Amino acid sequence: MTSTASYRHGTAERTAVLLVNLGTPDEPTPAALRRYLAEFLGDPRVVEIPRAAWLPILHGVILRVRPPKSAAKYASIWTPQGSPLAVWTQRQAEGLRQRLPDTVLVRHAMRYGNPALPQVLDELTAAGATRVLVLPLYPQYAASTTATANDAVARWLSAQRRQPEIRFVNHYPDDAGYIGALAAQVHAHWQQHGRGEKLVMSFHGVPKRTLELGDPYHCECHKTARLLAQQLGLAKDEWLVTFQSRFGKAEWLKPYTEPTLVQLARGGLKRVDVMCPGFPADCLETLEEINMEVRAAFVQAGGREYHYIPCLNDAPAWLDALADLARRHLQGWPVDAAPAAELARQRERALALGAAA
Ligand SMILES: C=CC1=C(C)c2cc3[nH]c(cc4nc(cc5[nH]c(cc1n2)c(C)c5CCC(=O)O)C(CCC(=O)O)=C4C)c(C)c3C=C
Ligand SMILES: [Fe+2]
Ligand SMILES: [Fe+2]
Repeated sequence: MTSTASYRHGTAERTAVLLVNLGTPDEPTPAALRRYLAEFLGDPRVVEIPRAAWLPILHGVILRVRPPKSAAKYASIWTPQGSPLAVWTQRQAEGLRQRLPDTVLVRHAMRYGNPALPQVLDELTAAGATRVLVLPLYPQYAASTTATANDAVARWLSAQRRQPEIRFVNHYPDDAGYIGALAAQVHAHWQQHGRGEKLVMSFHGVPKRTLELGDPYHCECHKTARLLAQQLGLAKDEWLVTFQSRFGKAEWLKPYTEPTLVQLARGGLKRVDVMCPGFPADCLETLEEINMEVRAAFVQAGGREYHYIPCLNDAPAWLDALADLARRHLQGWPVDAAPAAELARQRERALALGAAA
């Protein structure tokens, strides 16, 4: 159980930031999709149906039918570097690393698939991390995303002899840097392509029942949207919130994205801007569902111009916001010594260069 990686003596302190995202299949193939979906949809935080009823459906039906269909969708958005979600998450970790003192270790991990969360935590402690800030790439808290990531960290902790100190960032739907980065993304798009009649902010859905059970996700999506609309100076009839990516037969948060856009097109709306503020990185659900499927439905219903505004990805304003958020949560942990150490290293480098010249 307990890995040898945690066998370590000494009293030196080292701080780490761990970005956590959902995860994605390793390849756009049915076999890789089966592995990924088995882990994802087998998580009781994601599908809250009693195990005895759900597992036969998952293994008997879903994991037979869905993998080839999902694999084809993934194939349509796959890049030479891999799955967009994996590529962007890695770049976000690099951007964060550049912005924090170099005494702070920065890594990313996935809740499902690779790089697997327990392995990355093993590697971090092996590298000397004694304090870990867990920063999920989910600005809005949901039990099906944030809580299950935290659970996975807690499970890993339960197997450690010497546990690092841990802090969890719970949510940041109203973070000024995040909202500002979203606004900058919209302005950049408007500058290049002009402006639509409406801005649709589409968030990933969750079952409606989770709202009744006390999940703050719905509220937090609306909060983000309201603050963004405010910052953009939009009037009430110039923006709306929708929920996408419904899974299964139960009722999910409404209004649903695709039927809403179809209705708007039928009602005479010609040009719409669509963005996904709850996804810090473009992924299957934005690039395929929103930018391909929903676009096609809008155009088929008579809409003329459908503009998809990309996610934050590696936008500098977003990476700055992420670094600010991390710094605020790191307060009181010993990273303060770092700038001095950094300066000393720079001086050494400069001297070495001078000596070489
Ligand atoms: C805010 C983020 C997300 C929430 C909340 C969320 C809930 C949720 N998702 C499913 C089922 C699926 N989601 C899938 C993909 C997917 N979901 C998110 C984010 C949230 N999900 C992302 C970023 C992605 C894309 C991953 C990628 O590789 O690009 C999929 C897999 C794809 C498919 O086969 O359609 C499923 C399935 C449920 C059931 C749920 C809440 C209960
Ligand atoms: Fe999802
Ligand atoms: Fe989807």
